[in-house]
Amino acid sequence: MNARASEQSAQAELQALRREIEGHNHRYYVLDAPLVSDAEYDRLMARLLEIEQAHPDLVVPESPSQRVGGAPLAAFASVRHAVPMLSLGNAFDAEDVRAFDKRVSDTLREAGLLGLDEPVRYVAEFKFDGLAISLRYERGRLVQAATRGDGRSGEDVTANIRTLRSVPLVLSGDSPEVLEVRGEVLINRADFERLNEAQRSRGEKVFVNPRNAAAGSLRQLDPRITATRPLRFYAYGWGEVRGLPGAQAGLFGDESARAALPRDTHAGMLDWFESLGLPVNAARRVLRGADALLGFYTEVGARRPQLPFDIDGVVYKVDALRAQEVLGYVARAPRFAIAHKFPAQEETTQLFGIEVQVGRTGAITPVARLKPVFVGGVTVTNATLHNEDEVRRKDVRIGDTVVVRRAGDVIPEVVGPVLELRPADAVPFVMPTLCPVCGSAIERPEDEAIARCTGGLFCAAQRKQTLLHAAGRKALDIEGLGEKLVDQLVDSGRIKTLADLFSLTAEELAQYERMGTKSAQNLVQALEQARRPALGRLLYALGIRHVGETTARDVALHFGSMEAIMDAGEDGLLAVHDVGPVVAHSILRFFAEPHNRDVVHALAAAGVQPQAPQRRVGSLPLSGKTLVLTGTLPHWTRDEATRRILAAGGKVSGSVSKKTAYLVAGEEAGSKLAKAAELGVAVLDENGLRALLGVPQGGGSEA
Ligand SMILES: NC(=O)c1ccc[n+]([C@@H]2O[C@H](COP(=O)([O-])OP(=O)(O)OC[C@H]3O[C@@H](n4cnc5c(N)ncnc54)[C@H](O)[C@@H]3O)[C@@H](O)[C@H]2O)c1
Ligand SMILES: [Zn+2]
Repeated sequence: MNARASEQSAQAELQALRREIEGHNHRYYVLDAPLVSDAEYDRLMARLLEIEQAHPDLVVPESPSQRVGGAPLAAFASVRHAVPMLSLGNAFDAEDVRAFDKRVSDTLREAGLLGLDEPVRYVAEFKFDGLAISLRYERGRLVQAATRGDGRSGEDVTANIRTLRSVPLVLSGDSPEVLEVRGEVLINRADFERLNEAQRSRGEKVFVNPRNAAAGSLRQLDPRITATRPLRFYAYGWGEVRGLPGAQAGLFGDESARAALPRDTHAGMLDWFESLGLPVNAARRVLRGADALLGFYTEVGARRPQLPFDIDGVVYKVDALRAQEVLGYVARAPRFAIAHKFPAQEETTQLFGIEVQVGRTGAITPVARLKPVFVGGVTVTNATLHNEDEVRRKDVRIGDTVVVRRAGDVIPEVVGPVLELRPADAVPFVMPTLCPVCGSAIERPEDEAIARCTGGLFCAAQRKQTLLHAAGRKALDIEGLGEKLVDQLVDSGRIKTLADLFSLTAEELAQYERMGTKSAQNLVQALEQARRPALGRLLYALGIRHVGETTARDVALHFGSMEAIMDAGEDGLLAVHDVGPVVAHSILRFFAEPHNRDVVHALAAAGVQPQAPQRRVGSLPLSGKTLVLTGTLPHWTRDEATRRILAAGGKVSGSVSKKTAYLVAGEEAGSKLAKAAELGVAVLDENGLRALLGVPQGGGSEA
């Protein structure tokens, strides 16, 4: 392609992209009703920037790359910002962050503000996923609140902001004549769920995510509605500041905006805000150099799923205000700050179908079949919808475009449909009346959320799940007995109960699909080992409802033999530590069924001999794992943490390497965090360590 043709096709693509992005901007900023995920939007924007970088002459001031947000809604009075409200540049990986740090260092060295080997000092903060707001205080009183709008003018939402309890109407202490505080309005995830629940029950619009709910709640024409919404506010910056009380006032004349400020660092300004009674999030930290920033990113990333609100990244800001001034601005963002984004937790995709799965106890679970989508670091193809009510509540229909969320290690979830994209022929889910596996009736007791197949062990699906449960690690731990083999063994009629497993021979097993002689032999060996299970494990393996592994162990410890458990009456069972009426009745009901007693007898006949419990069985939670400690933990001393790790079978080492299982990081953690980030070593805080050790969480609140 010649230069002219290439320019023309770039122009065409640019125009299409700009139109598309503008459409999304309008839906997101003005209507609070986005059609695509943020990740999808970011991809469009990245493509736009790529083309504009290759063809700088095609960049126009109207391009979304040069502008902030969307036009303010005409229904609100318009407010012109004394100092524009900008956006932030983005970093998506460590390389972007290092490049940012290099740009900053180079500029500051050139300006003589940074020594040769001196690292730049930054403040790292959360990047709150809410909406930006500017609060104008005059002589300490809140006089105006405005949204960001297009950055120059925003919407007057003063009456709405006044309903937020976290926004002080009057500042404490000596406040300047004018102080414009900038920060984020957001909504906690739990509050968001409750809000949506209430909206749904009233048949009103539900929000796709907390950011949206926060924006929609704040930008209400009737402030009484805003007052009912649990909005929160955190300050992280400022606009105009004028007329300081006391001696500083006028000290610097009008020489620069910075000189009028009471502090000369960003961190100092935030501390000052706090002293005025403004909410500033405690997670901010002063750090030096790119490594420390990356360590912060990893650490916050690990905490992200546990935070009460959504953050979509962290923000790094040059701390010294003099340095900020020297670095200055580009069209839509400062050069002295950057947002380091986390991988997207939400994506949109197509819902192909809703199938039902039959569980071990017959529970029927609707499962969403999705067009494969990469979210939260994995490709998701299906997601549980839990039960019939959940499908109704979320109002997802086959054919819908849905929002899929995966936060941390939590299983992927279908958040809800994008209603605007619902096709006319979308099909609502109908719970089948017959089990798709065995044809038995599906019943749902009046007062229960779960529908069940009534087929019991007649139902192949339930039989398979029972076997897989029994083979599991916490039960008989029969390695090599996987889903595929269980399917064949049950479908061929060879295995009807758990006891039948123990008559399998290697020659016979080798006949099954995908079973070599070697794996057949291994499986028979695993079965051989499973003939001497701890009593608690065997009890757990039977799959009695409400009897988890801990309960099974307690019951085994109490009675000492299977016969004693089978013959125990209600009072006997209730005497067991931690066993209540629900568990007791479930055990009684199980052994009242002759076919269940038959299985236990058949197991004995097949040579399965449970071992009476001695005290404390099972391996230690950290055996074979090496941990590294760094920084100061909130409650435990280094010695205390070390002692507990050793007691749990773990090792403690002084340096992070590929062999490190976890880095436990506290306050003021340093270079080890960066090292962990580089090597992909998981980072925990004290509560994370406590969770591993099975110790209750320490006091003190997050964020
Ligand atoms: N899904 C969609 O259709 C759609 C449309 C438009 C925008 N978006 C989303 O919005 C982003 C772009 O929006 P943007 O221009 O507001 O940029 P941005 O949200 O990436 O960054 C700037 C904003 O970050 C916020 N912020 C949070 N914590 C902060 C802190 N500690 N310090 C400073 N600022 C902080 C402020 O509100 C600021 O305005 C996109 O990357 C995308 O995620 C989505
Ligand atoms: Zn069935």
